[in-house]
Amino acid sequence: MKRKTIFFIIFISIIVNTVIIALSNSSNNFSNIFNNTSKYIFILFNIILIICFFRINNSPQLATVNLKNEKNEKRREENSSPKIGFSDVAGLEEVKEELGEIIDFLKNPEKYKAMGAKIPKGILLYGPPGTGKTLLAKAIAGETNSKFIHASGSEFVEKYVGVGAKRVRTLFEKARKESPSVIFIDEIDAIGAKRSLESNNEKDQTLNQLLIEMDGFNNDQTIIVIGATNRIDMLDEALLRPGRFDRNIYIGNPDINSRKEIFKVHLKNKPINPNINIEELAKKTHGMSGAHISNIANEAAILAVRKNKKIIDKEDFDEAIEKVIGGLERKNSHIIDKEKRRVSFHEAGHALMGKILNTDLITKISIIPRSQALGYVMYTPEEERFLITKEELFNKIKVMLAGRAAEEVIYGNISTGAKDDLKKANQLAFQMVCEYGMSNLENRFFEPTLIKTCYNIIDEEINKIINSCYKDSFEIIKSKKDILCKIAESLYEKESLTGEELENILKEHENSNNLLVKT
Ligand SMILES: Nc1ncnc2c1ncn2[C@@H]1O[C@H](COP(=O)(O)OP(=O)(O)OP(=O)(O)O)[C@@H](O)[C@H]1O
Ligand SMILES: [Zn+2]
Repeated sequence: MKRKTIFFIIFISIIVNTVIIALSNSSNNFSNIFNNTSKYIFILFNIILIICFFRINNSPQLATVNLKNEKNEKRREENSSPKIGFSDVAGLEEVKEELGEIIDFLKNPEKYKAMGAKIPKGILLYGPPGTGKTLLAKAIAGETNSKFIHASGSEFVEKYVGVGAKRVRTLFEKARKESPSVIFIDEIDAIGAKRSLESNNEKDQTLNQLLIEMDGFNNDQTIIVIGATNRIDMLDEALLRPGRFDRNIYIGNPDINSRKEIFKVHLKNKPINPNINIEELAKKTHGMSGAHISNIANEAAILAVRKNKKIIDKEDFDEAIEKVIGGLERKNSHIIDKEKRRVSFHEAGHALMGKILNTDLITKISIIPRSQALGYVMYTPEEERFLITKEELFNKIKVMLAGRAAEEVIYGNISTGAKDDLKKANQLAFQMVCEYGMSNLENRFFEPTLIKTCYNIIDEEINKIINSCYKDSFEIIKSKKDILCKIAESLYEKESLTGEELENILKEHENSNNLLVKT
């Protein structure tokens, strides 16, 4: 029964009870005539009342209220000084160093006040999701025994003018009361986005209030505001002015060493097989964020439990990595056989070209659909690279386009399966033209404003790069059609090949060719 209905019945019961009591008290006649009947009605409605009270106590809506309380409880816990320190944040050494002064200020504010030194008020952490921005903010509060006050930008986005601004005021009041404190505003772009010409009263008021609050607090208050965003380019410049968020720190995806450290943090309390090589895990998770790694560690543990094991093995990690890379397997998806064949050729094309041009090391090729992709090739770069040559970038684009080239070589037509490859290849070509000076325009760098005005010549250069790479890719694949077919056949049968299996197919093919030459 709905909560509203229960309340309605209670309401009616109380009214009937009251009327009966009132009537039986006020008129003797009434009490004489209806005495007996009213007694029963009185009892009946009281029973209904009791049942309703009982129902309401067990109603799911009430459980929601309890849940809400639980959430508030959690929030309250979060809003106290967290038990997280810098040792829980793996890697990010330079960032930690950069934050040293802020930590010192929060720990010894008097020292700075005595010198009349201006203290940074706001730090903006920006970069891709899951890289530890929230974790870092918590660690700052933890290291300095400050209150951690967490808010999300979206909480301030409201329909009614003034509500968001009021929430900002309340947030800062709380921080002042509980100082020393760290205010953390996640998704700050939700309130701090560039103001457009079209005025949005509510949004403008909220952002203005945030600016006022940040300008308002001074050295007497030991408060640091940390904002986090994935989109620094969206923020209103007013927010980045001195005295507001004037320290911007980029938090990128971790490099191989940091990934190793992050794995160590997340495997600390997990029983893992001693033969597991963390360095290898780090190698296999190239390009992933800390959140992905924490996810992998957890997923591997869950898989081990599911198999009733006492320790987590390498195979659990491998499975977890694959899961995280491609999203969950679409278990019940049946791609029709014709498509499966085409995907086999497409992925074989990528793998073969990767081998021929010797780009990144291939660890796996698969045609088992995962999230949006119908197949994939997994690579491991042999070492962390910071510099890539022009030739290597060209080769990367050729490998990206080789899936489509293989389809064209085999079927004489192309499909929609290369959408993601095209996107990546075009993005890389764009960078080569506009950022790396690797096109016919030579050593040029294009600022965003210049990109708009020079759009046509840039576009022409991107076109040239993509077209010449595709042509090369197509010719190479065409000349190696027989081995492409061998890889695709094997892939079609087994649905996935390891790097080693691919290597064996290539070697076998080479040997049989040599034999043919000899005979
Ligand atoms: N450097 C790191 N060391 C240890 N764990 C990390 C690190 N980076 C991320 N993690 C793990 O990933 C989880 C998510 O990270 P966090 O929420 O801090 O990311 P974020 O950058 O704030 O992401 P978003 O932008 O999506 O809010 C953390 O709780 C932690 O488990
Ligand atoms: Zn592809």
